[in-house]
Amino acid sequence: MPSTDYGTQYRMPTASLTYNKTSIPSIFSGLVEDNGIISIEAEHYTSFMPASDLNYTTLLGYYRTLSATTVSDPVAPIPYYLDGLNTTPPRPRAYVVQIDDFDPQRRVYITDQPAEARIKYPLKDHFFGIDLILDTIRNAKNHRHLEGTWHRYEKFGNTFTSRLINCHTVFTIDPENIKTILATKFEDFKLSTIRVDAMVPIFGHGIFTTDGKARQHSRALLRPTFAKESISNFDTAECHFQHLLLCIPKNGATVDLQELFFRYTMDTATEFLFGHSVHSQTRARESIAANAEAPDAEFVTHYAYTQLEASHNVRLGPLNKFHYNAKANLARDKVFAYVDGLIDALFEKRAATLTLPQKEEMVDNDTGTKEKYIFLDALANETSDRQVLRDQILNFLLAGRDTTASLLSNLFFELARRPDVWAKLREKVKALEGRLPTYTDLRNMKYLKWCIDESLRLRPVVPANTREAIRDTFLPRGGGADGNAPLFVKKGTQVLYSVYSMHRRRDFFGDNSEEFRPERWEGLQPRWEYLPFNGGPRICLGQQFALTEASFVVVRLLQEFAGIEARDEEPWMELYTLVVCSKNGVQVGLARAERE
Ligand code: HEM
Repeated sequence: MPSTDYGTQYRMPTASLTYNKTSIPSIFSGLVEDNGIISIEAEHYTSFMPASDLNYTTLLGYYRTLSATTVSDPVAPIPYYLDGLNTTPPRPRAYVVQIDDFDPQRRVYITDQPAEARIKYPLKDHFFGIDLILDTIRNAKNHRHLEGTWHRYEKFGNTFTSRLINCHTVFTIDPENIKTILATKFEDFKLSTIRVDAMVPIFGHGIFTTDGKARQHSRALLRPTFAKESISNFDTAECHFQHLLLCIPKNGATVDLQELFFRYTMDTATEFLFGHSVHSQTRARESIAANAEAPDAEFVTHYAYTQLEASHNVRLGPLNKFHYNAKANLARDKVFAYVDGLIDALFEKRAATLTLPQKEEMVDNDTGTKEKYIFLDALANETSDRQVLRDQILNFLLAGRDTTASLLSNLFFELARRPDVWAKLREKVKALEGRLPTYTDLRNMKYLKWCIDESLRLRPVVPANTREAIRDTFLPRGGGADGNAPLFVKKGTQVLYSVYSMHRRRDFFGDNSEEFRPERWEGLQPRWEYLPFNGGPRICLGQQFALTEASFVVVRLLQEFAGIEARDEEPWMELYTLVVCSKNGVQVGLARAERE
């Protein structure tokens, strides 16, 4: 078959189309002109999709280039719905599609391949999908939600559909589909209503709960935070790392590194956000929960509880409406009060001094002297709206704290079981000759980067995500007889994508995709099939920040400890809240290094 022939089911290019009720053309195409423009005129431009489980018949038109990447600005499909027999005939239409990298050898098609999913999850309860929900709950209870999801994809393919309570849902681990919702057709999707309803009461209207202009505004406010200067100073990181070291037994006794990492990132994040750390590490070490600074300790406890509640609410989905938790509301109010107190203090200080934010002198390891960055100060230069400040602070804490801690935990779970990888990493770190790493050092450590990439592949910290269609639209794959035709996505449909499962696809990562093998990254340059930080306009803003912070901690631990040993025989099991880490923590023994 010549390379330009895309298979028999898409043959039959014809110049124009006529529509009549008895012979609905199955495939038609327009003339492709030399300049790469395809014009399609159709008296009725529509194509036909048989009655589906959406319970109505849809007439719609859409384009399809079989290379799928060549259309620059897809013409949005304009659906018509048949309402019983009373149908308003569609108006005549003309399409013009500009092909970017036009190749006269390549045929472009307009197709009406049935846009139903190739595979539907075989629900017993077709109305609410209760059996799928029960299966999900069972897996979650056994801490095997992610594994269960992966096995479902193995069984039903990379894209399938189902119902979840009242929502028509598409499940996908096809990178083309994920790219479509996150980038190519970003405007056709929003955050899922379920997530927003679950999170707004706790996190307000910040970057994780808004779309459109509000989100763009948040992003613009937050972006300056990630300038290289603010992420390349490790004074704060080292100061808190010293506290972490104090929590590790000198005699090699067992310690849960996961717990230490969560405290560490709480301390660094609060210092970064407020210019004032909550010192959770010191508190834990000295058991000083009830002292004069108790509000800090309280904040940590209440904050943890609100996070847990948010994840619980997301899991409940549409049932969240019927859920009420007074304790969570109280915790939320305490968290608000704590952050509001810091905001008030900042404004009082500003009013008293009538100066711009106070800066402390710090030394950048790479570039020399500069000012200490305090997020709240910087943000207060942009807005004095207290509600906005609080919402942004809470969203930022959510983004930055548990994510990096979970990455470190998941990585150390593996390192503790792989003395060969630990030894190799230590060899690389020896080049520093015992001095603290700089930003440039960290960026140049290729093997360390592979280890982090591999950890994020095998156990992505944000393992799944959802978007909701805000208009009738299409995904490029999952429909038709072979699952390669476009898939119609009705307005209101939830699209769930499992990064965890996609990262295990053997066609992308090999037969050993379930193993931790940093060496696989030699020469590997995945695109949308590797997505720990999301992609498109909502790509993680803190990616470099997180990778730098995590690298710093790994290098410092490698410098301080010659050996690491797992003290827990159990395999990794998930603890899945808003992020995912290890249910049993990371129980290890660490052997001190001789000064090198
Ligand atoms: C290993 C660490 C991290 C991982 C795996 C991670 C992953 C992600 C993912 C998957 C998203 C997309 C969420 C969605 O669209 O639903 C996201 C968004 C975001 N992340 Fe991260 N993140 C990490 C660390 C951080 C850190 C440390 C910060 C800040 C200090 C941060 C700030 C953000 C922000 C602000 C967004 C929202 C972007 C937007 O919606 O426009 N992240 N992150």
